[in-house]
Amino acid sequence: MISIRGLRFQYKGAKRAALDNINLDIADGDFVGIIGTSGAGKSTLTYALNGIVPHHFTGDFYGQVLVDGMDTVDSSPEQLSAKIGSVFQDIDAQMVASLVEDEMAFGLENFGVPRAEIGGRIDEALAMVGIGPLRYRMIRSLSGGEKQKVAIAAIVALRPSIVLLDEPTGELDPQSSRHIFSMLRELNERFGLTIVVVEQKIMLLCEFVRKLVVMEQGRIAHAGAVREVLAHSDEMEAIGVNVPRVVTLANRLRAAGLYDGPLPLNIDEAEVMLKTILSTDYAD
Ligand SMILES: Nc1ncnc2c1ncn2[C@@H]1O[C@H](COP(=O)(O)OP(=O)(O)OP(=O)(O)O)[C@@H](O)[C@H]1O
Repeated sequence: MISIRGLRFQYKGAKRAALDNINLDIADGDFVGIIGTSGAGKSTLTYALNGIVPHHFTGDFYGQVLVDGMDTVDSSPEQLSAKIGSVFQDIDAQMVASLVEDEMAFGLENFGVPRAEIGGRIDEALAMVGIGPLRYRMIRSLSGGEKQKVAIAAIVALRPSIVLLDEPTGELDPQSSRHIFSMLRELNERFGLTIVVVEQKIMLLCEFVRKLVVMEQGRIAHAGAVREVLAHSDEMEAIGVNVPRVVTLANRLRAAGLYDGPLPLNIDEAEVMLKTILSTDYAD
């Protein structure tokens, strides 16, 4: 469980706060996507969750962030990493070993996991992420999507309850991006991990996450279930966040009084919506 109350953070020397009056709860087992334009504060919010803010970046910090009951100000990022595992944007910089197995063992050793347990923990995490066959591969021989999965498996091996990812598909093509999100859904639904992901690709978020947080200039502009948030598509477009065209179409049809059913998030659902609307022409 994550609970953020009245959070404000201003980097030292910055003219304005990177985070301003943030209030947010994330329940255990939730799958949350964070979206917003460049500079909106998405990465800073992830730093506030894993303790990098305020421990590694100096600045003015107000408010409270609790991660599974641990106050991020009173706990070190190392202590917090037992609860919340972070996969950063630059995974190449995060990886230290040449071999997949060694990369995973490195994190576990650092975490103080007894040697006898390490092999089993690596097996478990590779299976959860669905990349068992990559265990003995050289990391430099992997595709971008495979590397991303290894980075995620290395974090999952530490058995956090929350996995936090900052743009995990930034470098990936559409198909590999979907693979990453399918895998995150599996971790969420099958293994109960709470997933919090910063992502620019709105279609992926609409398809996979349950809740959306939209950020604008350090604040939360909207937060809630995906369809609830997308009902505000005009406001999202106004702050520079593109929404799927099917959503804009549905919201306009709603505003015109032509439709009051559920918001479609993809072409199939849009087809159902249009059939519902058009069928009224033929009703007696
Ligand atoms: N180390 C820093 N020192 C001073 N200001 C910073 C620092 N890092 C970020 N900022 C500022 O804080 C604000 C929020 O930045 P942040 O990186 O969190 O946004 P973002 O939404 O993740 O952007 P992007 O999508 O471009 O990564 C921006 O105005 C940025 O210039």
